Amino acid sequence: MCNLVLGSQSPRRKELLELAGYRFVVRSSEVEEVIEEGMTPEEAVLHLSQVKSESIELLEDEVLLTSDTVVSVDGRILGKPANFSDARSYLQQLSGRTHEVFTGVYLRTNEESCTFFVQTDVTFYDLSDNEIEWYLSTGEIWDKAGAYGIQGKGALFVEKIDGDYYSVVGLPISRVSRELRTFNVSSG
Ligand SMILES: Cc1cn([C@H]2C[C@H](O)[C@@H](COP(=O)(O)OP(=O)(O)OP(=O)(O)O)O2)c(=O)[nH]c1=O
Repeated sequence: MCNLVLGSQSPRRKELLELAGYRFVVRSSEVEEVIEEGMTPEEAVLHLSQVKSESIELLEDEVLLTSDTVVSVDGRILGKPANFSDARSYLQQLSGRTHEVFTGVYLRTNEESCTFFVQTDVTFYDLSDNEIEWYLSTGEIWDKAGAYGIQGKGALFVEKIDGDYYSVVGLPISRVSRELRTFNVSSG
């Protein structure tokens, strides 16, 4: 049996692991999340998950889980908005369209690693300017890829979703649990 370490500051990732019954400790470090020019969203989430992983030290019997989520529309990658103007632009780009949410996961011990990503397609209704301005005032836009939270008032924009809801929230928990078994980690 290995001890699980969550390398994340995201309250959602912690909650999802707890809901699934895992016992774990949180150990995270600040890394600068840089997406290089020309990277696909898949490459970006795998790369950032690995960068986060490599910034954290592990003991012999530990398994580290790190993850990254981005939104992609028309091949453009939307990360977290830096300001209201970014957030407004992101929501305008998502309005009335289908976008993809990619979550990458990196699992490793000091000896071995495993990485994968999960794609979920989310379709938004048309958003009016008033709706967008209202959403900007809710405070939900910060710290979320694409400037919305499907688990909050952002749910009101979603016409349909194809894929894993939990992956959109930040962690594809069912796939994660299957991969964790290969590292001898199971939920309680
Ligand atoms: C699209 C979407 C994203 N998100 C969140 C999930 C991620 O936490 C966040 C994207 O930022 P990330 O960089 O993936 O994660 P983080 O900075 O929150 O945490 P850490 O790097 O320490 O693990 O956006 C939602 O909560 N709801 C949503 O609907």
